[in-house]
Amino acid sequence: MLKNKTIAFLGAGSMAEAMISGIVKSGLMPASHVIATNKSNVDRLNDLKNKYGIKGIQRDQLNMKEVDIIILAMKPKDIDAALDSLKDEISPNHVIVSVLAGISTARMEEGLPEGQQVLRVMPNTSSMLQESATAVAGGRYVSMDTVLEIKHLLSAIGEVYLIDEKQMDIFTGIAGSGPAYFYYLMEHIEKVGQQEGLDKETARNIGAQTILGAARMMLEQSDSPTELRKKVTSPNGTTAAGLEALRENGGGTAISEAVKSAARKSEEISAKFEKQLVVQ
Ligand SMILES: NC(=O)C1=CN([C@@H]2O[C@H](COP(=O)(O)OP(=O)(O)OC[C@H]3O[C@@H](n4cnc5c(N)ncnc54)[C@H](O)[C@@H]3O)[C@@H](O)[C@H]2O)C=CC1
Ligand SMILES: O=C(O)[C@@H]1CCC=N1
Repeated sequence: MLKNKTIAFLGAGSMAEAMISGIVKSGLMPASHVIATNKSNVDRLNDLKNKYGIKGIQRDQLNMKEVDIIILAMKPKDIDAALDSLKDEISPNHVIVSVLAGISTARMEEGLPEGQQVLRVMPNTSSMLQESATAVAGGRYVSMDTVLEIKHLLSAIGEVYLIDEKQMDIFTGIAGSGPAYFYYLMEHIEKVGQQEGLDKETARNIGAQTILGAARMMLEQSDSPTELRKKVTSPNGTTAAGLEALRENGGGTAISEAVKSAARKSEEISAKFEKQLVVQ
């Protein structure tokens, strides 16, 4: 019964805003049950209040008794300060959901009261339009009812995948960071389109529509990407020439390396924070 619950975001940056937008659009819970907090930027909170009709308050004014679900949405470097401030304020009923890249549920559980229900999720900024691909992994103490409740909440921002936490790094490399790869691709398409005589808006729109069409073909048909690619490629035609240039210029390798590098970075963040734990 999410309608009766209140969620508070600790952190009011890009990811929090994208999730707030999706949740409010979905109508899954009243906007007045969504609270955004940050440490001091009141203008940012007012902006979110005006845009989405939610509440916006500074972190130190948040009354945990009015909150059911706490979404951690600060940068990984700020996790310890956030957990320190939380641990004396929360009760066993609070559910803690983190969107932080590379911070494990074990790492969070260490900083919170014993037995606290913790989940680690990985959304992306397409949450803004309810088109995120979001991963969910539960911590040691989380109940199946809570996992399902959070999965339901996240369905407000797009498709949700329950995964093993070990898969979170590669999920982050593909889906958390992924929108940026497509925007980078679009930056190039827009630029070359303009260089070759299109106006910027037309180049932008045809590039985006082409990505959208290809994405829908992948989601709504059973053909593999290889089969779909072959259907576009006439022997000796324009696509064959384009693909040949992609191969010659390392297009496939570049895509694989982008995903692997992002996943590795997620692993590195985890390792860095686990190490701090051992040292303490
Ligand atoms: N931006 C993205 O596409 C995605 C980001 N993430 C994760 O989301 C988290 C936030 O990322 P962004 O929104 O891009 O960062 P951001 O820098 O835009 O926002 C971070 C916010 O946290 C606030 N903050 C820091 N400590 C706080 C505390 N103790 N209590 C309340 N607020 C606090 C800051 O004032 C700021 O408003 C990161 O950990 C990142 O790994 C996950 C998936 C995608
Ligand atoms: O760049 C980052 O670290 C965050 C996590 C996934 C997307 N943005």
